[in-house]
Amino acid sequence: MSENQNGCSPSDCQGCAHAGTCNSKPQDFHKPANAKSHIRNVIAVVSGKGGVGKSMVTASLARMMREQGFSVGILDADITGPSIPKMYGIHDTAKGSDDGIFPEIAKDGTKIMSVNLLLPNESDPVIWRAPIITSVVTQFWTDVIWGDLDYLFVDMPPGTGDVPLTVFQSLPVNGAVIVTSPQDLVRMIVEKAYKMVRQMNIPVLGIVENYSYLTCPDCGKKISVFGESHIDEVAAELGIPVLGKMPIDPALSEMVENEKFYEVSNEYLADAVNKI
Ligand SMILES: Nc1ncnc2c1ncn2[C@@H]1O[C@H](COP(=O)(O)OP(=O)(O)OP(=O)(O)O)[C@@H](O)[C@H]1O
Repeated sequence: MSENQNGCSPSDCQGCAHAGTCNSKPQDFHKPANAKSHIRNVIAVVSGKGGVGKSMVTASLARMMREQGFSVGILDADITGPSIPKMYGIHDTAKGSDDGIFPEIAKDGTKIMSVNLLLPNESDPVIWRAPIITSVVTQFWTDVIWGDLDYLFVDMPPGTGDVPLTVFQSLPVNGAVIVTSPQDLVRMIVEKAYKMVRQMNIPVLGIVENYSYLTCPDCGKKISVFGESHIDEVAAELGIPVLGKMPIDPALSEMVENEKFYEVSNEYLADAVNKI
């Protein structure tokens, strides 16, 4: 079942003679950005299930855009599992003014907002009901002073729940990137994410496959740790491009562990920057 802005499924209106005049037609739920934010592109990074490396891909795309000279921000919408600030070595608490809340600025100039910047202690768990969580994510758009940005990447929580729905309804999302990993269920999981994005009338920019393979450090052979990839077939069936295939790369996880993601240049996603 899909939910439209008015609670109907989009197909309910199709073919109805009264669709144009009916007062149940979809409403515009978009919220205005903070008056001091000027954001040209909002890109959502989604996955059908957890643990596929969505934050890694979000931050990698942000880094690639930074390297191209664009001004970039990351809105960490993964409220119960925030990981972006730590990747960039950010442990400060966000500051505010009468105009709103300032994002923290990483060493490479990337602007970051995450619930971890608002908690008294970053290891405190977020044990909030869904309406609170979604209103915090909305405030990351309405109350954060992002300034002038070419790209704002939104790191979504996994799945197709409340937060992705809120982001797609409330923010002017230009397109979504789907992240997945090679596994038997990939077709079904990617399709769920794809259908959600499409039902919200957002373009799907492409798919990134993470954990595609591991290169043996001794012989250089590529090992398909999670099974053979089917991502090219799935992408062709859905008519969307594959933006990149990322191996399990200890050098990448080391940069995360060392909180130095601001130095990463993720060449596995080099082509992606031209397609988003
Ligand atoms: N290609 C990769 N090579 C090496 N390590 C990786 C790779 N992708 C992700 N990781 C590591 O795997 C862990 C999980 O990645 P990440 O936090 O990006 O997952 P996620 O999909 O955002 O998680 P969740 O769905 O639970 O929010 C992190 O420690 C990250 O550094």
